[in-house]
Amino acid sequence: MVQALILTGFGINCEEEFAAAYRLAGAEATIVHLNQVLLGHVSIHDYDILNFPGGFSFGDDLGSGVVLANKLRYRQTPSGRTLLDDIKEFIANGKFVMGICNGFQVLVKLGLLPNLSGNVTPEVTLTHNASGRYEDRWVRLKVNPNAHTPFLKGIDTMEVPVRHGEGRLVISGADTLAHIQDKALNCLTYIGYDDSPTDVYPHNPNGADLNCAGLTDPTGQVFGLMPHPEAFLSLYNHPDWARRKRLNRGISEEGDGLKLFRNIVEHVQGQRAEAVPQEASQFSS
Ligand SMILES: NC(=O)CC[C@H](N)C(=O)O
Repeated sequence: MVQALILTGFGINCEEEFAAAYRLAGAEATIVHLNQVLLGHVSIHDYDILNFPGGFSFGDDLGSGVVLANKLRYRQTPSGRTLLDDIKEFIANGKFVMGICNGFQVLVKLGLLPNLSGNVTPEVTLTHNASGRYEDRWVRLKVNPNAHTPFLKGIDTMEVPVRHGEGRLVISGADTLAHIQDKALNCLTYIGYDDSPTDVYPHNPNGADLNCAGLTDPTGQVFGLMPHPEAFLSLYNHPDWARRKRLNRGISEEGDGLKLFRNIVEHVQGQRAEAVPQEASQFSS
């Protein structure tokens, strides 16, 4: 079975929803306190997908995600390495990392997203919403058709909730902006009712540059987004479900967010299926 490791602790609070998403998508999801990993009791290398959920890690002190990112970068594990060293190796081994909301903030503050340079240094930031307040609302997203990540395969648009105070992506520097666009790392965009990208509030709930709701790294293995796909797994999560069902009796009972988890689980299953014949042929030769 595909193994998803979901980190929790220190104010993270969306780990159960994250796990539910993976379970519905057919993976085995294990929720582990970050300390278990930092103390060397759990190894990320035993898993296929490493996940950073939403929440308020360290109370958003110093800026959302900053303290957790620093813990990953600087705190030594018993092996004498940092967890970031392990995460880099994990990615180099072809595995996947996903961050939602506070988890996305962690990946950005750490420099794993967008990671244009490959040096894992922060290149963009996520900061206070342009509205100056916490935003808790449903938004519509469009997938960048040139985005190169298995997480978003076959998805065009989706509707998902946001709930954040610091979701505004700021990209300073024309070069960084151009590189992100050239490589289509701005994989998710807030859209209006007409399906076109918009900076108009509240369709764009935070004033993000490029109207960007999510990023990938150049490998497509690291993916993060501000909205919460794990909060729309069933039609009944949507505030308008009753009307939708009345108007369309045949409507799918799956929420838009589930596809994203199915995508990555199926991708890992596909990789395994490809790897097996090779291994088998090694043994036979
Ligand atoms: N839902 C979340 O993960 C919130 C992230 C962060 N605490 C913020 O308010 O921006």
